[in-house]
Amino acid sequence: MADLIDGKALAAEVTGKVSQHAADLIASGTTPGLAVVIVGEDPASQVYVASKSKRAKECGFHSVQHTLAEETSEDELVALVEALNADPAIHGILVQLPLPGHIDSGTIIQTIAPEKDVDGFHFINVGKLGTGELDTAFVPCTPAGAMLMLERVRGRDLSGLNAVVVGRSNIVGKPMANLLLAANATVTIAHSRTADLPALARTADILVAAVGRPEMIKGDWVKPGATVIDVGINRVPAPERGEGKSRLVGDVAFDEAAAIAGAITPVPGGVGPMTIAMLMANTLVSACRAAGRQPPAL
Ligand SMILES: NC(=O)C1=CN([C@@H]2O[C@H](COP(=O)(O)OP(=O)(O)OC[C@H]3O[C@@H](n4cnc5c(N)ncnc54)[C@H](OP(=O)(O)O)[C@@H]3O)[C@@H](O)[C@H]2O)C=CC1
Ligand SMILES: Nc1nc(=O)c2c([nH]1)NC[C@@H]1CN(c3ccc(C(=O)N[C@@H](CCC(=O)O)C(=O)O)cc3)C=[N+]21
Repeated sequence: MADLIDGKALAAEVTGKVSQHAADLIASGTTPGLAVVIVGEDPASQVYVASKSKRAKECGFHSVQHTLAEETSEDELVALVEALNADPAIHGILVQLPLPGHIDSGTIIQTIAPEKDVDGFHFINVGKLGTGELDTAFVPCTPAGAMLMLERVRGRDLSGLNAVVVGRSNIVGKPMANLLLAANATVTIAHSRTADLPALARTADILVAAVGRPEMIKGDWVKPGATVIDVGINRVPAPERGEGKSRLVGDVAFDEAAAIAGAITPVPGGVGPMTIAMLMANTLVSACRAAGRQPPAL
């Protein structure tokens, strides 16, 4: 049976360190500030945004949330982001995705000042990650959190290990592949056009699932002893819990995979909580940079 990589516990460790460093920074006159912007009323997004704001307050941050109506125009959202860019009390700006269809998310992301882009989605930060300028970049929170989990099992240097990342989104798959490469893994990125995914997955010492398809990755796709990182968050019906109830599952068929893997992340309680912890860490780093202080190693 695989070891469980406890994202909730590791996230608590990270936010504990963030809170300590934040207290030092606050004592020296800079309070880290995070602004979270959400447009529209998607209930799942509301839940995530609320937990981001809550965690920021627990870390001692100045935390502001802007909840805008679904009908908000792209120009109005651009104007809000520009105001946050200019606000010295704000060190991190997160605009919750997806945005309503009439707003171009690319335009909004590129409007965020790169030095406040704690999601790491701006071209400048994507480019810095790609070229290894990690001292001044922001790394996207989900892959950064997944790497910390992996580090607990495999250490920092992944030399000689094969990593397969299933999914090539800009938010998860591609930055994850870049981080694995930076850690010396031999990386393959798989997607919906990949031939014989089960066979490819079986070559992976490190298997990362970021697909968005509930329990797609089966136990017999997993190499014995592999480390499995399940990024997927899928809400599926759970009639056994009562009428209209649902539960969260990952992109990996957990029970099957856990019987074969060496270590595995659960859903919930895996990568999800780490994402929020890394958002706090990125905001702290941003505030340290703004204050001309060396950001702590977390
Ligand atoms: N834990 C967390 O904090 C976070 C979790 N998530 C979760 O992670 C998952 C992925 O998110 P995200 O990257 O944004 O999703 P996207 O929908 O943007 O990307 C999904 C990727 O999976 C690939 N894919 C789809 N179907 C298949 C298939 N049958 N076989 C192989 N590859 C396939 C797609 O391939 P192609 O490019 O060819 O279409 C695409 O590259 C979701 O469950 C999401 O909820 C996301 C962000 C944060
Ligand atoms: N600009 C932007 N940045 C993001 O980082 C971003 C985003 N938009 N849009 C949506 C996705 C998704 N995401 C999650 C964060 C935490 C959990 C999380 O904490 N999940 C808990 C469960 C929460 C629950 O019960 O619903 C867990 O896995 O244990 C999940 C998903 C961040 N995202």
